[in-house]
Amino acid sequence: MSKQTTNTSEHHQHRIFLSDSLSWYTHTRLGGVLRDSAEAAAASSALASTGSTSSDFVTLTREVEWLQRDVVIFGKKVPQPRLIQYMADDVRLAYRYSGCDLVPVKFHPIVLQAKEQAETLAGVPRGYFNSCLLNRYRDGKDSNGWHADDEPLYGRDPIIASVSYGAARDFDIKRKADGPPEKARLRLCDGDVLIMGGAMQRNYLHCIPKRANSKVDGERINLTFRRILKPM
Ligand SMILES: O=C(O)CCC(=O)C(=O)O
Ligand SMILES: [Fe+2]
Repeated sequence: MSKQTTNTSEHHQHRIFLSDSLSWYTHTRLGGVLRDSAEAAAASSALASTGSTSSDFVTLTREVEWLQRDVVIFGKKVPQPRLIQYMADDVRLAYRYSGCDLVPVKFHPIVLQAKEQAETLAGVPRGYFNSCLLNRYRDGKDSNGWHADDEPLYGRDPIIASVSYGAARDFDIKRKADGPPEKARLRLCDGDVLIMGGAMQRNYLHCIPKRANSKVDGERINLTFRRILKPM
């Protein structure tokens, strides 16, 4: 796919496979930065695209039961700056997150379809991802603070696939404090699939920074597909 264009209608009609997209997409920005560091050579991250449509986005905003949860910051309960939901194959795949347990609901058909595309793009077998954390950023003030998805239940160096719908947002990456300073910024747009693999979670943090509402074109939904190795 050496001549892949960014024309929107084509972009939406084609499934772009990871091996093809490596040569052209924003991936080169991330790959470039991460590969410059010898230590990060094992971090294989890539950006590709599904055929996401705005109707999937609208259906997800309507049909998912979005939750507003509280988190404790400096001993104070505050509403999390985004809405979430959690879906999994099996209710036993609960996920402990910022001190609270998330009990999964069944996969929505659109999430299941995105999961299969993400599995193809990530080069993992069908059924590999058994859980999905959904985030909904209502506007630029909604955000996701610096973190790594490095919980032991995912095992060492997990493959995590993220699928984005709706408004484009920046996705920032930086080296954890114990390494040489290194950072990258990706712009995640509607239909983008970011595959995070290798040592990404072990060596790097990522976040969705807050932005002025005038700089953000409305709502965004992100699905992160993960494989839980052993239920809690
Ligand atoms: O919204 C995103 O793109 C990132 C979500 C994320 O990092 C997470 O759910 O762990
Ligand atoms: Fe994350």
